[in-house]
Amino acid sequence: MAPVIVADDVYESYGDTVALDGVSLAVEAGEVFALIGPNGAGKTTLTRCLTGTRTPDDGRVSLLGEPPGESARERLGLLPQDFTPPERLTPRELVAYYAGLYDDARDPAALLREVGMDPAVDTRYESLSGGEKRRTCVAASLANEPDVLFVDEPTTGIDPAGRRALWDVFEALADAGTTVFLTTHYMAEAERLADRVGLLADGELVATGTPEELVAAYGGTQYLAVETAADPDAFDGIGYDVERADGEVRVLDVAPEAIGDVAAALDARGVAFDALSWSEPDLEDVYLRLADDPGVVEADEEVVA
Ligand SMILES: Nc1ncnc2c1ncn2[C@@H]1O[C@H](COP(=O)(O)OP(=O)(O)OP(=O)(O)O)[C@@H](O)[C@H]1O
Repeated sequence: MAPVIVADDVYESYGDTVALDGVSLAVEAGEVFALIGPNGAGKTTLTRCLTGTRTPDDGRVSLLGEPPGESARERLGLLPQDFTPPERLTPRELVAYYAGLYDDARDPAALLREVGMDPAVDTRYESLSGGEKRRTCVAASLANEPDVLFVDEPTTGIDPAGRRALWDVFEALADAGTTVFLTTHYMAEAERLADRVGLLADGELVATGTPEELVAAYGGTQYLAVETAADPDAFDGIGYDVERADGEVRVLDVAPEAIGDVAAALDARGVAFDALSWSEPDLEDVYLRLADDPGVVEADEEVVA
């Protein structure tokens, strides 16, 4: 089957500002694709190009096999980053309004329940908290039960419990076969929801892969952090490389079951420490490494496909 979302060597600028510098990606039907990257990397611009809100300067985009803008609107859901609905309507009225635009629509009350808006469905939008506003907007974007859903930072401003409730909503959609294109600054969100993650930096897609592939390729090693005033030289001979970072000494590549041995080795050397904590790399480490120095990928000549 042809990919549902395609960008092929896409370039887009705002005046002298190059926002997208040759981006190519393809998202398959039923896939959840998360786009991550620093502020200003071009995520919203790419979402706009893929949904037909902007026409790229160069390159090809397609959505459901057609140029964006020509695809059946019944099949698309879109939650832009800066979506601001009429302020004087209540969530119940707003979602009912969007549902009313389609022949086949979800029950607004059920949608509002799913996103956790039960108590505030009759409060005017202008009086809702930031998180409640965002949840209402998520519900509105789902009114037509879309086949393809674009959500640009859907959980920004939502408290941790509410964020998890929305993750459940997106997960259920994905399980039901909805293709989801998500941009987010929350690495836990990308790690939990995405089949594949793309990291955009300075308008270029630096790396793409499953969260596991990216962590394995760019996340670095697991390590034991030792809170100590001792010099890294004091760790000589323990059988592991060490480095000092963020006020701690990190013993690299320590497996969890070897923590006791390392602690005993430190004791034997008279290295005093206040605490030990073990860490394994995650998507945040990948983000911090690649966003800070996208050249790492080129240098390694290793882009996860
Ligand atoms: N309407 C606009 N006019 C001029 N420049 C713009 C406009 N929109 C975006 N830009 C610029 O294009 C670049 C990419 O912006 P974009 O909003 O796509 O990034 P982003 O990755 O979505 O950022 P954020 O994470 O902050 O939402 C930035 O340098 C931004 O300043």
